[in-house]
Parts: sequence; structure tokens; C-alpha cells
Amino acid sequence: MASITLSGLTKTFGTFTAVKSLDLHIADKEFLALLGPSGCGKSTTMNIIAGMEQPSAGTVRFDDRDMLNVPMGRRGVGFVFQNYAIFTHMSVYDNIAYGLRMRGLPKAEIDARVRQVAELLGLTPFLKQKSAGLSVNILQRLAIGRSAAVNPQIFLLDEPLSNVDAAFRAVMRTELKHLQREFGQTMIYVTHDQLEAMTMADRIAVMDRGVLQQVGSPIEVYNNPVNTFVARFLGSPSMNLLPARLGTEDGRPVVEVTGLGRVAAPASARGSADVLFGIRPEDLTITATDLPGAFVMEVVFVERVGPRTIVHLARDGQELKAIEGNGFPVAIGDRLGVVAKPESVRLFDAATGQALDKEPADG
Ligand SMILES: Nc1ncnc2c1ncn2[C@@H]1O[C@H](COP(=O)(O)OP(=O)(O)OP(=O)(O)O)[C@@H](O)[C@H]1O
Repeated sequence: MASITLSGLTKTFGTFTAVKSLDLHIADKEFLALLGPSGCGKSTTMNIIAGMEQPSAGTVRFDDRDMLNVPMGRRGVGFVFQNYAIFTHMSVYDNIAYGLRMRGLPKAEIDARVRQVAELLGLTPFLKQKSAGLSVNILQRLAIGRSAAVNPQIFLLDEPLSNVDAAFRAVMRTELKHLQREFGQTMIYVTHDQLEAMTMADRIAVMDRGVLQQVGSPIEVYNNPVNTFVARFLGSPSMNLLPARLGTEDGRPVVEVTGLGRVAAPASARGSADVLFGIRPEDLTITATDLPGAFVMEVVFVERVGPRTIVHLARDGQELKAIEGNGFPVAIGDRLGVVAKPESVRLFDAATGQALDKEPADG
């Protein structure tokens, strides 16, 4: 068993608070992605879990054990950084075997383990090669393999794929997930890349300026962001957010999107307020201009990204992005109708950015 519980975790550097009152529970064998922009406190949190830094306040527990006085080397934590640390004068085999030899395991067991890890990470063809001549992609794979070989119950990865190329990153996303399942590790994966978090994690914890914003499954966080920060941070292109006014018409909630028109608001919306109207680009349908409820807008730019067409639309200073998936013809300068799927509309308080019907989640 290796669950991790962070309670009231706070880290200050002088007057600056890098991590603020963080409460988060990571279950045994869970893959949690810690997601947020540069400087939001992700690495500081990881360093505290690993034992490289002491918190200013709060506790770290592995299962029921308080870890604060347990030195780094005794925490049973594997750690892989953005900048791989491998022994370049050693072969790939010896690098993977290193931690196992330090533990004094029998030779046959070391050999079996090295070969298993090498196979899982596609390193078998390189086992005899000196590490010095290997590509960055392979070196990063090796850094992961070397840490994974000793089978730490808790595996912390801090932006391990940020130096490798895009095609290789895609391969590694699948391999890492496979590795974590195979070894049954509790994994925390730090990233600023929402795609990595969305594709690999069981749950995502989103941080901003040292504060945990939301924790949930990728789909929960994507579909029901608790605030505009989370709404913007996940998804590419990100959620459209437009100034609007919530009100009622014939007893039903409606939202008047400034300069565009009036649409049904989610049934749970109440009262009248200045809001931000949120809709994901894939939840907009491009249609004829005269469809009831359609916003009439002009196409200002068209991006074709593989099979997807991202259509940039504008009217009276308001801009929207929509993903066209129905084969509706679009060209710059066209006037089109845009319809938002009512169940996909999200409303946020214009002043605070909080989702109207959501309480911030805790871990
Ligand atoms: N030893 C330190 N002394 C002073 N400030 C620090 C120290 N370590 C981190 N910080 C500051 O704390 C904030 C959080 O840093 P942290 O490295 O945890 O962020 P991050 O989310 O991991 O970002 P990045 O992806 O850029 O590493 C940053 O503003 C950073 O400058």
C-alpha cells in the first residue's frame, strides 16, 4: 500500500508563498497528474513529497506514516526529473541495474528485472550500448527505466517528457501508463501540458499560484471546471468565455450574450447576474444563419488541423472558436449561424470567475 496524504501543506520562500494550504489525497496505485502553469508550485510540492525540501507548515503521510522526519533515502520514492540524470560512462544495462546492485539483489534477479524494464520501455536493443552516444529521447526513457527498476511504491515524475520530441512524447504517454499499471505504483506526474494530464491520469489536480483549484477525473475537470482558470487551462482550443447577462424569460433562465444574442441558460441557473458564458469549441455547431437561436457571425480565420477544422468567428468585437465536424463548408468572410448545445453551456461569475453552481472541490 502506498497512498499519499498532504494536509495543509504550505511552503514559503521569504515572503513568497509557493504552495498554500494544500490538501490532497492520492490513493494507492493511482496516477495523479499535477497540472498548472510554470511557477504554480508543482515542483515544490513534489520536492516536499520526495523529502528534498521541508514544508513551512502541514504534513505529508504515506498511508498512516508521517514522513516529515523520514529522510529522502528512506521514503521509498522514485523520482525522475526533466533533466535526466544518468551515468553516461555506463551501458544502458548497467544504468538500469545500478539501483538494484546498490540494494545487493542476487545477480539473476537483477538480470530479470533489467530485462523486464528494458522490454517495457523499448530499451532492449540498446542494453549493451554506452549511454553517452544515445539520443535525448532514449536517455529520458533510460532515466525513467533506471528509477522504475527498483520498483518504488511511489513514483514521482516532474515534467519527464518536456525535452523529448512530440512524436516520442505521444509514444511515451502510452508506455508510462502501461508501466505504472504493470508495476502497480502510485504515481504523481507533474506537467504543464494539459494533453499529457488528460490522456494519462486517473485524476488531475489543477494548481494556480500555489493554490489547488480543482481535483477530479479528466472528464470531470474538463466538463465541469470550477472556475475560468481551469476552464481556460484544459482543452485546445480552450473554452470560449464571453461576457453575458443571466436573466429569466417566461420563468426560464436565459443568458444574453453581449452583442450575439439570447440563448437558454442551464436549468440550474438562477437569478440575474453578470456572467461569463462558457462553451467549448466542439460544443458549437455551425449552421445556416436563419436557424432560431443561432448567433450570426463572420468567419475571420480557418485552421485545418488534421481532420479538424477550427473556425474563428467574430461579430461586434466578440470572438468565438468553433470546431466544424459536420462537413459544413466554411471560408473566410462567410456569415454563418453558430448554435451552442444548451447542455454544454457553463456560466461563471463575471467578477470572481467561479462556476455559478459549483463549489471548489477539495482533494
Ligand atoms: N528555493 C527557492 N527560493 C525562492 N523561490 C523559489 C524557490 N523554489 C521555488 N521558488 C519559487 O516558487 C514558485 C513555484 O516554483 P515551482 O518550481 O514549484 O513551480 P512549478 O509549478 O514547478 O513551475 P516550473 O514548471 O517552472 O518548475 C516559483 O515562483 C519559484 O520561483
